[in-house]
Amino acid sequence: MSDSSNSPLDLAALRQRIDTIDSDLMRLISERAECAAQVAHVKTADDPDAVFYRPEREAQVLRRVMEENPGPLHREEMARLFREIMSACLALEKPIKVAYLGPEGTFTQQAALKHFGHSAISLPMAAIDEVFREVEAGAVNYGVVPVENSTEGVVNNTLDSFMDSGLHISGEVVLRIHHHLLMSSITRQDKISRIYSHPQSFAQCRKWLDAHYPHAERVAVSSNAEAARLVKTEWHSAAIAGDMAAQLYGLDHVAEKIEDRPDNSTRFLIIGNESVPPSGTDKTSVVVAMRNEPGALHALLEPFHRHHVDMTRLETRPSRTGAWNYVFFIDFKGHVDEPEIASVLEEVRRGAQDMKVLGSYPVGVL
Ligand SMILES: O=C(O)C(=O)C[C@]1(C(=O)O)C=C[C@@H](O)C=C1
Repeated sequence: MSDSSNSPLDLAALRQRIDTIDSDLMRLISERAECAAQVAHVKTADDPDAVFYRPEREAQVLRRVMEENPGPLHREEMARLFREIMSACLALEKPIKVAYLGPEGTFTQQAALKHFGHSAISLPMAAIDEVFREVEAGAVNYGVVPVENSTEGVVNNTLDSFMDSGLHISGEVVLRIHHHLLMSSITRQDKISRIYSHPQSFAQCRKWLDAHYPHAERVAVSSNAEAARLVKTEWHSAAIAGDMAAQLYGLDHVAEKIEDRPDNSTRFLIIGNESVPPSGTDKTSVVVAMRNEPGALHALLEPFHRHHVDMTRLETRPSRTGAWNYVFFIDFKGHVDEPEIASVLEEVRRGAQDMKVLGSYPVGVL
C-alpha cells in the first residue's frame, strides 16, 4: 500500500474518530464539572464557611490517575491533564487565589501553576514574608514559597518566616529547575559581555559559565524574571532564567539547560490557614526548640529512630529569641493523625523546650 493512495482517506477517518472522541470527552468533562459544582453545594450545606480546595482529595485523584493510566501517554502527562481539569472544576466551585514569590515569570510561579493548575488566580509578591502576610491577612487563600534547592540548600527566609507564623503547610511541589542562557532580539550574541541572573542561579550554573563565558560580568539581580526583563534593552547582555521568564519576555535561547547538575530541583511549600486530613501518603513538618545542653540532638532524634519514622530532612537555624536557642526543622513521613506519629511527637514535645507542628500534607504527586 502506498502512502499517497491511502493516507488521505485514513487521515479523514482518523480525524472523524478524534472528533467523536473529543465530543465524548467534552460531555464527560462537563458532567464531572457539574458533579464538582454539586460537591460545592454539599460542602456549604454542612458549613457556610466551607473550604472548597481539598489537597488530600486532589492528591488521591492524581495518584489514582497515575496508577490507572493505560498509556500510551506518560502517567505524568495524564496526571497533568487531570490537574488542569480539577483546577477548572475548583474554579467553578470557587476561584482560588494564590500568592507567590514574584515577579511574574519566576520558578515559584511555575510551581504555583504546577500545583494549583492554570485556573487559579496567581498573584506575585515582592518577598517571602509578604507571601506569608497575604495568606495570614486572608487576602489570598494560599501562598507558595521556595524552601530548598538540591544544589544550593535551604531557603533561610522561608524557614525563618515559619518561626513567627501560625500558618500551616498544606502541600509541597518539587520542580525540576532548568536554566537557559537567554538573549533578546537586540542582543549581539558574539558580543555578550554581561550576564544577569539571581545569585542562586549563578551558583547553579557556575561551572558552565566558567567554561563558556569566563570573562562576562555576572550581575546579580533579585529574580530570574528581573534578569530576563533587563536584557530586553541591552544589546551586549544575556540572562540566565527559566522557560516562564523566557516566554514572558519573548527571549531566545543561546544555550539550554546550562545547570551544572542535571537533577537540579527546588522544593516549594504551599502555606494556608487550614490543616489537611490524611491522604494516605503524607509528610509532616515540625519546628523544635531544644535546650542548649549536651545530648539534646540525640534526645530529639531518638524517638523517630525507635518508632521507625522515616525522617526526610533536618535543618538547624539559629534562634531569634532567648527561648529558642537551637531550632530544628524536621520533615518526616506520616501524618499527625496516625497514632504512631502522634506518640513520637508527644515524646519529642516532652523533651523539647518548644515544638510547633507546621503541618501534615500530601507528598507531592506531580
Ligand atoms: O472532592 C471535592 O471535594 C471537590 O471539590 C472536587 C474536586 C475535583 O475536581 O475532583 C475539586 C476541588 C477539590 O480541591 C478537590 C476535588
